Amino acid sequence: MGRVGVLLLNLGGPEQLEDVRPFLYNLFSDPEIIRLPFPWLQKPLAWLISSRRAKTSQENYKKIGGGSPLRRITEEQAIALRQQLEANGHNAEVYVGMRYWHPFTEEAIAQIKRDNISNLVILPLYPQFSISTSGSSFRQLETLWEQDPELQKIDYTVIPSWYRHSGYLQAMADLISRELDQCPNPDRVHIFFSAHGVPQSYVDDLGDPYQKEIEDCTKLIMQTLNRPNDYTLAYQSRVGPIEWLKPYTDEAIEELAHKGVKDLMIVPISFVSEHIETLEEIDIEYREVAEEAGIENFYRVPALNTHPVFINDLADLVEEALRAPRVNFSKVMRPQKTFKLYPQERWEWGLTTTAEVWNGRLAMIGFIALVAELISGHGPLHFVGLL
Ligand SMILES: C=CC1=C(C)c2cc3[nH]c(cc4nc(cc5[nH]c(cc1n2)c(C)c5CCC(=O)O)C(CCC(=O)O)=C4C)c(C)c3C=C
Ligand SMILES: [Fe+2]
Ligand SMILES: [Fe+2]
Repeated sequence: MGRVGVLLLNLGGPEQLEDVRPFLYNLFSDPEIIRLPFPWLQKPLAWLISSRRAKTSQENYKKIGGGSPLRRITEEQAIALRQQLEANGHNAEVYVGMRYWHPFTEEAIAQIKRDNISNLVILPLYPQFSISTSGSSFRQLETLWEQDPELQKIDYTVIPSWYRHSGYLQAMADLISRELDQCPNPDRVHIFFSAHGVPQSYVDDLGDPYQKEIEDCTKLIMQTLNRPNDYTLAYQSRVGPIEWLKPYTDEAIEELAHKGVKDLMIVPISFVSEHIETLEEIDIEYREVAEEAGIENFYRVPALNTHPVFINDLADLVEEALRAPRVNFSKVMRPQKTFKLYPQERWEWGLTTTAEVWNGRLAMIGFIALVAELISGHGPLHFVGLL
């Protein structure tokens, strides 16, 4: 085997407040995050949404110190993984490729080429697969591969999801156990798994396996934990007016409080590092919701970060992937069915009612974008030099 590399994929996060708007623009420019029938609409809409959301989002990042810790933690995980692989007798370089902020996936790929890596393991830092996360990164990599004959020489393999792996489950159970052992009445604590949500239509119309994998994952963690506590699974961080996976975390917390639960322990489940949605959304917003609803003791299990059992497990995953038959991009899941724009509407071609509604909406969006660009002096038309 030639030079081995591991590419860790993650979402990325703004490192300072000025990064928030361009970060959001990158995120909403991704067709796996907002699915539209016309590609030309993606960038103007991304610009509009990111401009509107930037201020609120910046306020949230201010509350956690002015930026996301995601880059620092992911780079620490990469170093720890390289050391663990070395301790196991494997000399491998570990790279970080973020989808929406630095270090971008393209930067990691350029370095992989410079380092003459010949065997590459592609490992998303999302334990469960979603079209909107690992799927989006795989799609981007597939495009890079198609365009670059040099990349096509690399013998690569992809790990689509890995939440069933025993080391991950043990590390999660260990973190929960440690937290429970510090509570005065551990058995009375209600364990509350909070996963990042996705729009319901991703599961119903695109066949995203995310919800099933999350449900499976919580059951496996509870089995590994082997404690008598009651538990709940709910979904956080919804964006926009459409329906997302239910139950929603805030509503589920209130419901439990109304049923008399007094001790609640939140376990973030779809992400392996601390980030805005653990540090701000759970620690600040949901704590407030819980306390107002009557929860007396609110606990939160930390994210895995560089937990040694977890890092050891990542090393196992890499070693197994190198021994196993290769998994290429065409074998990993992609949207199966035609997509719905809104839960009530199915797209049809021709002069249908849906088309007329959309013509109106698109004209309105285009008009608003143009006015906003003329007022602000920034936008896609300035970007391409038309204004
Ligand atoms: C498994 C985790 C995640 C899924 C699934 C996911 C889907 C998803 N997210 C958005 C919109 C936003 N996500 C934002 C930040 C963000 N998302 C995740 C993880 C998942 N997203 C993380 C780890 C982060 C935070 C990174 C950090 O800075 O620490 C944001 C920006 C923050 C904000 O303004 O709230 C948005 C917006 C959609 C629409 C989506 C599925 C379609
Ligand atoms: Fe997100
Ligand atoms: Fe969020």
